[in-house]
This record gives sequence, C-alpha cells and structure tokens, in this order.
Amino acid sequence: MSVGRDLPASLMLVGAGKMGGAMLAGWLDAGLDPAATTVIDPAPSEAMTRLCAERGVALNPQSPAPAAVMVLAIKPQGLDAAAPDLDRLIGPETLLVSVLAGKTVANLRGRLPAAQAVVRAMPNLPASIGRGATGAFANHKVTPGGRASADALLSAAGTVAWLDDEDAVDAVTAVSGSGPAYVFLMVETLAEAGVAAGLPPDVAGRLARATVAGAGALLDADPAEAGALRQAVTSPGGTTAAALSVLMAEDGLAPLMRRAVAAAKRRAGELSG
Ligand SMILES: NC(=O)C1=CN([C@@H]2O[C@H](COP(=O)(O)OP(=O)(O)OC[C@H]3O[C@@H](n4cnc5c(N)ncnc54)[C@H](O)[C@@H]3O)[C@@H](O)[C@H]2O)C=CC1
Ligand SMILES: O=C(O)[C@@H]1CCC=N1
Repeated sequence: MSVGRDLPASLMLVGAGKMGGAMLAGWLDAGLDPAATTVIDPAPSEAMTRLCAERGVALNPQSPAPAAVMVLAIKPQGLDAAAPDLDRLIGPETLLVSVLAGKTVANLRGRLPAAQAVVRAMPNLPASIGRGATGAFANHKVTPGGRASADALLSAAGTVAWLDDEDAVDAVTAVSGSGPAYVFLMVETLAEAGVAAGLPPDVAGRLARATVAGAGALLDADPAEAGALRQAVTSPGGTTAAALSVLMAEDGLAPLMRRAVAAAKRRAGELSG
C-alpha cells in the first residue's frame, strides 16, 4: 500500500458529517496536504470546524477551485438539491469519489455532467480509526493514476476491495457498509439478554461490549476462520453448544441475517435513481 505517495495533489470533501469527517481525519494523518484540502459543508459540526481550523483546511471558501479529487459524502437524498452547485466545482480532470448509498455512476453523472471519471465507494464507520472496510468500483474513465489516488484515500481508512461489477456495490453496502450497525446491535441485545438472565444493567453492558470488542480483536489477530474460533469456544455438551442450538437453528441467525442484508440491498436499490 503506497498511501502517502499516491494521495491526490488536492482534494475537496463535500459533506463532512459522520462518514466524510471520519475519512478526512484519516487522510490528514496519512499525509494529505491540508493546504490543498477544502471542505464544503453548509452545517459543519463544531468538531469539524475545529479540525479544519487546527489543521489549516479551508472550510467553505468563497470560490473554491476544482480539485484533483472530489469526495462526495452527502446524503443520497440530498443529491438533487446539491448537484447544480457541485457541478461547477468539478473540473475536466477531477476524479469524483462518491460514497453515497444507492446512487449509481449513471445517477451521479446524470446529476453532475461535469464528472467524467467516477469511483463509487462504500466505506464503513470504523474508517474513523483506520479500520474501515471499503468496496469500490471505478468507471471506465478512471485512469490508472486516478485509481491509485482513490486507492490511497480509501486505504488510509482500512481495507479496500475493488469490484469489477458495479451491482456488487449495493451488496457491499448491505454487508460491510451497514454491517457495523449489526454488530453494535449484537452488543445491545446481548446486554439486554444478560439483564434478563439476572445481571445488573451496567455489568451486562460492560461485559457485552468487551465481549464483542475482544472477539473482534481476536478475529483480527488470529488468522483462523470465524467458524474455527467459534468452535474453540464451544465445549461439546456445554453452555455455548446450548446457545448455538438456538442461534444456528433453521429459524436462527442465518435466515435472519440473510433477510436483513437483503432488506439493506433492496433499500440501496430504492435509493438509486
Ligand atoms: N454513516 C455511515 O456509516 C456510512 C455512510 N455512508 C454514506 O455517507 C454519506 C453521508 O452519510 P453520513 O456521514 O452518515 O451523514 P451525515 O448526515 O452525518 O453527513 C452528511 C453531511 O453532509 C452535509 N451536507 C448536506 N448538504 C450538503 C451540501 N449541499 N453540500 C455539502 N455538504 C452538505 C451535512 O451538513 C452533513 O454534515 C451518505 O451518502 C451515506 O450513504 C456510506 C458508508 C457508511
Ligand atoms: O444507512 C445508510 O444508508 C448508510 C449507508 C451504509 C451505512 N450507512
């Protein structure tokens, strides 16, 4: 990974909310030149305003020049309203990197006709600590240099998987884009189950959180498959086996997760257009 070397010469981040903000901090830490970075956001958070001031990033300048890369991180539902102003900020050489759920390359180019080279990326929130998982698709106008720039930006936020098929972006959105929420829900429901089993709420909450965080860290540190790690917890005839007989039943977690991922993918399709 040659993150520093391939970072773009200039970058404009449009939409510096949860996702855009998470990525910006990582890019600056990876060596993106703050003097060549611009943030456009009509309602920046206090933290974003402070970050820009501290790092010397231009926030909502009067007449910004097009940058080598524009990263679009507004809500998909806001694209129509924002597009006319944004199109003027895209130069002939600007690479557009969109993280909007559901919005296809064709949707983006339809709203932003100045955009030629487009990367559709789907990062996730752990990008805020450099531990994100991103799927990305590049249209045929993206040059090898543009792809290297996009790869450097996305790699600064964690793992990147390049996709040959644009349709796969919606599946990535449903699996890893939204996925952290499923894991956080696991913490919430495990804690609730702990309370139901007799634990004080603060103890249940602390143990559920540490269990999921610890299991994630182990998954990261140990190359064994998730299934093998699961088996390492499961004593034959023991307590885990009793719980897994519920979770792995025909109507257990697997069909539920399939339905959840299918619902997210369907919603991504609905956001397109
Ligand atoms: N939150 C997440 O975990 C992930 C979000 N995404 C995508 O990231 C995008 C942003 O999502 P969040 O950061 O969660 O939303 P957010 O609401 O936290 O951030 C959106 C930001 O865009 C700004 N904004 C609104 N209109 C604007 C305009 N015309 N020009 C410039 N900025 C404008 C808002 O002030 C806000 O700061 C969405 O398209 C979403 O699909 C993708 C992957 C994960
Ligand atoms: O919920 C959403 O639509 C966005 C996309 C993936 C994660 N958050």
